[in-house]
Amino acid sequence: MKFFLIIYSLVLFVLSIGSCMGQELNHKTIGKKALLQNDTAFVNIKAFSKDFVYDMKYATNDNFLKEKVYNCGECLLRLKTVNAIIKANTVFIKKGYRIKFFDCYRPLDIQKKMWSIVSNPKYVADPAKGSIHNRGGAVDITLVDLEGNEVDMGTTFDFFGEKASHNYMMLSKEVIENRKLLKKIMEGAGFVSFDSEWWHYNLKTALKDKVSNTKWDCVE
Ligand SMILES: C[C@@H](N)C(=O)N[C@H](C)C(=O)O
Ligand SMILES: [Zn+2]
Repeated sequence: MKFFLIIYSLVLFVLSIGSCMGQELNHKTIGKKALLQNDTAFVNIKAFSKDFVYDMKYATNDNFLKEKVYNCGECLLRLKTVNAIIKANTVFIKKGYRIKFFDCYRPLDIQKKMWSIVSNPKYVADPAKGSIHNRGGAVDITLVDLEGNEVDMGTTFDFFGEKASHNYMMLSKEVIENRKLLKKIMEGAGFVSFDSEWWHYNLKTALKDKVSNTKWDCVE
């Protein structure tokens, strides 16, 4: 009897792995099951943590494209990116903040659309090379306090100008400290900052991952 139970469990385990395979970015199947796969699987971060805040700008008209280019505001990332950002958020929570997402994984077609509007690699990655967003390894984020108020980072998200740069210092002490805090904790969790945009962070190990153009399913 014990022998049959072990065989039955093994069969169930193998089937559950199979059901995750080949269904990248399917909202109904990705989630904790993806833990069975390697850490480059695309997953929906909501299946792993409830401690983030979302303002997915490209799922609204409130962005530099002046167009809603995502069907819904899901935040998909590779599992290793999710693990790293959860690590960073845990540190922020202890300090009285939480991460708010503006963008996560971005299909290559959307990158091309962005590049056709802003063809400047300081602000939009060239789709010929592919952005780390297209690889599921980049996040556009800010910090909010425990009441959900955004901390002052000196510019709005996607402000394409010198003032958004980490090197720009003609800002209040508070703004400089806020940017520094974001950078320090993100770097400690395995991300690298991007000089011209205070909100953009790349997972260090993401450059070797493949660019994707897959769109995700939206839940009604
Ligand atoms: C468009 C902006 N939010 C952004 O993510 N820019 C970087 C450089 C990118 O496109 O990878
Ligand atoms: Zn970005």
